[in-house]
Amino acid sequence: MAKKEFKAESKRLLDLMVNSIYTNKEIFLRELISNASDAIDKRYFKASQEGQTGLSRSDYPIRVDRDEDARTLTITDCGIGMTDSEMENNLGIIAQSGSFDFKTENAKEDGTDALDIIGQFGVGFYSAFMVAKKIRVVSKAEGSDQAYVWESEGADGYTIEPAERDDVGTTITLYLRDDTDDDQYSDYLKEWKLRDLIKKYSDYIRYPIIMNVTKQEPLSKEEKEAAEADEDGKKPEFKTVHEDETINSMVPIWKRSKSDVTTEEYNAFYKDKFVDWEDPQKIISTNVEGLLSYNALLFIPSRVPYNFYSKDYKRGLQLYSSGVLIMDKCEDLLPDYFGFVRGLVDSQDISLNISREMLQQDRQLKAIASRLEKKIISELKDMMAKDREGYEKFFNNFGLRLKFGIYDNFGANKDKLKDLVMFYSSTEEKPVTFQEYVDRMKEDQKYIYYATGDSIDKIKKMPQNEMLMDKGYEVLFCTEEVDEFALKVLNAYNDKPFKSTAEDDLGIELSDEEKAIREKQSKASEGLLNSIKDALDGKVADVKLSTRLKSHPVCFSAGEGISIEMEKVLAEQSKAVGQTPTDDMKAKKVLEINGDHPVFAAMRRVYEADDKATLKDYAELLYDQAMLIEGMPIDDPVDFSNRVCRLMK
Ligand SMILES: Nc1ncnc2c1ncn2[C@@H]1O[C@H](COP(=O)(O)OP(=O)(O)OP(=O)(O)O)[C@@H](O)[C@H]1O
Repeated sequence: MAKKEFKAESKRLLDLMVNSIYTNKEIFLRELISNASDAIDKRYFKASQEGQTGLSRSDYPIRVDRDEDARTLTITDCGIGMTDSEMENNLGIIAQSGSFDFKTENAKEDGTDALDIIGQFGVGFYSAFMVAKKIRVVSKAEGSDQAYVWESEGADGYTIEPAERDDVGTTITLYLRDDTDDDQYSDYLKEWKLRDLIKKYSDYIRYPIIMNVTKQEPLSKEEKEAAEADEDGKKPEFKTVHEDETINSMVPIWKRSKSDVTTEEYNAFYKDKFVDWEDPQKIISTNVEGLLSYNALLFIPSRVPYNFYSKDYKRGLQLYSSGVLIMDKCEDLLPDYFGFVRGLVDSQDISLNISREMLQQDRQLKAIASRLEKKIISELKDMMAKDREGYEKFFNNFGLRLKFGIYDNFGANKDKLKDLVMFYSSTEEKPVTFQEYVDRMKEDQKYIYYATGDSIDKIKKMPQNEMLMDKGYEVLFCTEEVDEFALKVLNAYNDKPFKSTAEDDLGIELSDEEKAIREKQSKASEGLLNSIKDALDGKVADVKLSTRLKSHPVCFSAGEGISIEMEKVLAEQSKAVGQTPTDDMKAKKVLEINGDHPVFAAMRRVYEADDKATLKDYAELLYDQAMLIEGMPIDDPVDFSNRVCRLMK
């Protein structure tokens, strides 16, 4: 049976091309300028192959001209041009890419590309129909004497006829559509708009993109004398001039050799491109060659973007392919916890989809992202080692994000991040790393101790930490909500488990003498402690004599699992979603009482006098004090006040 070829309904296909592929009409200019750049590339490539040297890229400009009255926009290049049959093939057959063919035909012997052509799908040209009701292409191919004109109003087809044109190259004229309520096509005739679009998408096209622009220039002395004065007798200071200007930067800063670019240039680029008024804290420039080649230029801002910790903040790097902007914020290039990094990646090796708005497969992207992540980590470690002050500043800005990174995804990334986080140390009185803590640990110390609280000052005053600090143990202060959750996910650092100073068992061996005293005290107080527990009627899991309190009468500790600080955070989170915390979201509170405190002696007297009512008052008061020390609301403030009054009488 004879095989038949597929046919396409060309009108419908063109309609699909124009209306369904792109989400953004403005990209038509990017496509036409990229085509012009490809055409010049081909001519430049041929010329250099034929041994014509001494040519410079600046000899091959691309012009963008606008005529507001005629509503036309014209893009002119001095590229390789098209013959009538090339016009037929390339502009008459959808998805036929002369550029792709040229690239394939001229590939190097090893199959790699000899030239960096942008076009590959054979559809970009038609995007111009999104804004134009008619397109006219006049072109003269290199080596041909005859020029041709291709004209089309879209779906109805096209014509090709001989035309006049002196030089080799192509001129594309767009007759813009009429404005509608939704689309102001006239904007594409405005100088500011065209300048914006060229800067945004085509800034790094290698050839000068020239536009005739309007400028205000100061008048010379002679011109001022000759000028007419206005009604108030004032002479003008400026005159309007029209002149050609190269709009694009051409050579991207990241393609220049690092040694040729000054820090000031990088800083200026960062501030301009990523809209910041401060220089970045760190610049990371990397150029990778090999199976997957790319350039990346990354910046760590000096301050936290105003919306960084809100949902509105969009992370991501700009993604360029062959100098053309593909995506403004490519999220996949950065993990969440490095979302503060700004910058861009330029790679020829990523597979684009037909609209050039997305990537076809993310294998290459994933590979780039993983290498960038490693690079960022090593640069941060380097900063920590060589510029501690700088690192502390960085950590103050973005450390919270890193701690979230440890906690997120059930700790999937904790090992990458654990050496980048710091906590304030009780002994050093500044932020320290886990490694530094472990290096300083006492010989018999089994745990890395941490204390939680709202602020450093508050933690310093917390009764729970008294004994540890007194004995010279280093304690890490956790002042952010996420801190303890991150430590719980980490569980241990270098085999040293983390332990909260609020846990009832601190794992510190008491001396024999201390043990004997405690045991004696406990025995003697058993009845009293039980009565206090009964008086509290199930509010605490246990009441015991404390081994950690020195000057304070009372505090809470908790068994393993949910700590009191975590209970607070979970309660807040439940409240935010209108739920009441369940029992498993609460800490098992232990009321610890200082057996050496006069308050305990007072309780003993009441207990021995069998004054149950006063003992209950005292027990409830101690409980409420412990709640207040933790920064938690007391159950019944009126009851509390009445008890204090009874005591004062
Ligand atoms: N200014 C130009 N000068 C010379 N040839 C051109 C020009 N513009 C387009 N062409 C030819 O027309 C072909 C089709 O262009 P089109 O923009 O539709 O696709 P493409 O650039 O090949 O691929 P892509 O869809 O990836 O942009 C090009 O491959 C090229 O051969």
